[in-house]
Amino acid sequence: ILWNREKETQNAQAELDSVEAELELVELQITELMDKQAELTSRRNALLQQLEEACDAAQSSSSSSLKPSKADHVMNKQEMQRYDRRDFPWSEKVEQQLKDSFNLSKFRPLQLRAINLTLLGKDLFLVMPTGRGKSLCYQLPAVCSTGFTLVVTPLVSLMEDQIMYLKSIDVSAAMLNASINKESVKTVMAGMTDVKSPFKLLYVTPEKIAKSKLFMSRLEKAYNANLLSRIAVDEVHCCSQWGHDFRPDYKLLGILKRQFPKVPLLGITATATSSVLKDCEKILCVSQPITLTSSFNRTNLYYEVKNSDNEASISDIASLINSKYKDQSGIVYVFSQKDAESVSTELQKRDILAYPYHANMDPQDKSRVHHKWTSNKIRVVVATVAFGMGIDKPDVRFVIHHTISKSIENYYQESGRAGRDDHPADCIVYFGFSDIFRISTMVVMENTGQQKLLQMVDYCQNFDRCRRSLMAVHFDEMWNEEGCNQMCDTCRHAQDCITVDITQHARQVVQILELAASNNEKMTPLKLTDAWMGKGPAKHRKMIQTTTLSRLKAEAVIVQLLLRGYLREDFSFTPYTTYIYIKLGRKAPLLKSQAHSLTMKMRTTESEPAEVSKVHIDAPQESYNFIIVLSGPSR
Ligand SMILES: Nc1ncnc2c1ncn2[C@H]1C[C@H](O)[C@@H](COP(=O)(O)OP(=O)(O)OP(=O)(O)O)O1
Repeated sequence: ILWNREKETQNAQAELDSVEAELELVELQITELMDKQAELTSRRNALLQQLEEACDAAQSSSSSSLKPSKADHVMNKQEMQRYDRRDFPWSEKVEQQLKDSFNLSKFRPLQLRAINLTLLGKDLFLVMPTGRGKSLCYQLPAVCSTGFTLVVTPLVSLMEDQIMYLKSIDVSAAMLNASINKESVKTVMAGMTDVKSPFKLLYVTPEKIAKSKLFMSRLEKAYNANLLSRIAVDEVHCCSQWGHDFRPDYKLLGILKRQFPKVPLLGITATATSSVLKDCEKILCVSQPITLTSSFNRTNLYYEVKNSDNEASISDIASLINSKYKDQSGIVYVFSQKDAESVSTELQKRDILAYPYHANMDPQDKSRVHHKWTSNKIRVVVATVAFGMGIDKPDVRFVIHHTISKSIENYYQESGRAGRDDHPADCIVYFGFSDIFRISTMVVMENTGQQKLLQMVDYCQNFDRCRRSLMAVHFDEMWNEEGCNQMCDTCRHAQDCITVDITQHARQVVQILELAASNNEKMTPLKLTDAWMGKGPAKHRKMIQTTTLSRLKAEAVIVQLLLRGYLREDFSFTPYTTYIYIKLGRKAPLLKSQAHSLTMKMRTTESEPAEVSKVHIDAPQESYNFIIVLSGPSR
């Protein structure tokens, strides 16, 4: 009986192994099918767009009528272009105020259209990337209208910045929030119903509308006197629970449109998907607003990724700043406060006037650095992400990331501080192997932190796809190579990329990890790379194949294996720190099959002769006697 049981157990184990191997294969096929699906979806969208444009062209040639459409919230391109005209009754005044009050010479894309539509009395949602000039779309109509525009904005600091800016250009504006004293509140409340309109814009927090009956009654009086000319809801995505920044008081803003139905509403945001906007439409009680969406593609920015090697990268950054960017303004983003101090010191040693900026500096020092930089007294700020809000210097010619950002969305925002004046500017990120794990420990607590970080790593390690197209996915957009116009390193150097077979390399890495696991030992990323490169003490060597790859290449292979699920990160928490180890990923067993092969793209400019040779999987393998050094974590 015992013998039979043992046999049954063996059979079950054998079948389990085979089912698991089959499952792995199915998963691989699913991954491949999903890649195919993404490719086809992208092609389908391109074709749909092409067809839509053909339909638009046909429609406009059959009818040149400019009568407003019945359902103008779903206007086609040609119909929309009517609102870019400059022959509306207010056009002359709008042009004049643009120059005289705002000191601007021309409109940016979509600004004039939004201004004409809101002046026509349409309800409007405006989705535009940060820094593209959304504020002008309600500030300029405000100075061209009688009465005042009510602006609902979530942060008092943003409100104060706006008021300061408007004061500097002699546009009268007021605000109501919890920090305003009683006397000023009284003056503002009285001004709301004054026909002489002592202010053209009134900024309030959503709480004011949700909670102050007195304020609502003044608004009603202003409305009845035709003095409430427009309502602008800044950061409109805060209305929706589906958005990333829901604020309960925004949920009550529907009262505005219910009480003041004749007043046009303008909802503004830099980040909202169509489903979030649909939700906002319901919450704000606006019926079928027109949505204007501007592309997130910043065509004047050149995107580039460079390999990081701490010392060398600082010299590289310094020589760029001293040559290509001589006398120009820029930001160097770093990972930590310590890096901000050390990198700025290193740059100073190389004759660059660079100042650090981080959250732990006292507010006076922060504003001193900010001010010196804005007024061109210093050229470079070496900053953590604390240097962000309220940075609106137009002539930033370079944003260099000394360390990668924690997500593509963050990278887009941070690098987007370059070239706001629409002139060419460079966005360079230095990608370093160890940085992945530094950031990983920082984002480990965030739900999708790891996933987003790996997307950023993938952005850096992708050598055959346009950097813009990799970013576009995150904004529900499609920017193809044409939209890039060779303004990224992969499009510019497409021919410098080759496909290499890394199957054998992958097997070597897996073998090291298996051996480690069998010894109950943990491998940090650094230990794994060292072991693979044969850097451990000789006395510990035993039965491991080392690699002939350069360190940079070896790290690139490990990163690929992480990105594709052959390896994974494993975290261990102590009261003082978080350790990261590398373990086998769910796809690792696939490498057992001799039929399984793996390739990756590499830059030819970085490859060394005869390395990463197209190793044949059956090639005889050199064996080294080797043991992995498996002492404690490296950090
Ligand atoms: N037509 C224009 N020409 C040149 N500069 C412009 C134009 N319109 C706006 N700007 C400038 C003014 C500001 O310095 C800068 C950003 O404008 P702003 O209205 O603050 O952007 P925004 O509201 O889209 O950004 P955020 O999302 O950060 O609030 O652009």
